[in-house]
Amino acid sequence: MTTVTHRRYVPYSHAHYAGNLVDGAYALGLFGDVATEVCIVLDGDEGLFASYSDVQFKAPMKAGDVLEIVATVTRMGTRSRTIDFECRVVGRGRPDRSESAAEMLETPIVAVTATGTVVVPPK
Ligand SMILES: C/C=C/C(=O)SCCNC(=O)CCNC(=O)[C@H](O)C(C)(C)COP(=O)(O)OP(=O)(O)OC[C@H]1O[C@@H](n2cnc3c(N)ncnc32)[C@H](O)[C@@H]1OP(=O)(O)O
Repeated sequence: MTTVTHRRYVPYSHAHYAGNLVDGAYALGLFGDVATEVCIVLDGDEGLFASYSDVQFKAPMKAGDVLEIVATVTRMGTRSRTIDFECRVVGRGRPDRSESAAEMLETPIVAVTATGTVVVPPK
């Protein structure tokens, strides 16, 4: 089973809503980037995202978060690859301590999950 993991800091300039929340589509952009690496690893091509069959927003993501984005290939078709995605918050700011205080979380917070399909060119 192929798994690719990215880590990303959420800049404060990417905050969109009250409480420094980012928009839900932010996670889809991150899933596209990790899916691109999956396609490069498996097929030597960046591939194209064809569809999402499920997207679940389970907890907010905020500016200052450190995110871990995991893509796991669950099915290999002829040209299609089905992928399960999970975006977890693994670090977060602690503005209650000081403006720049932050910590890595003992238990990651699962923020967004999805299932999607990418398509690669014929061999
Ligand atoms: C890695 C991330 C990249 C991005 O984010 S790129 C930006 C967003 N994506 C795009 O702009 C893509 C736009 N869409 C397209 O260009 C085309 O649309 C596709 C290339 C995705 C597919 O078109 P075609 O190559 O003509 O597809 P087919 O020959 O009919 O099928 C080939 C395989 O792809 C599966 N498939 C096609 N469409 C979908 C779909 N919408 N959802 C799930 N699977 C799909 C089929 O079943 C089959 O699979 P089987 O080769 O394994 O038998």
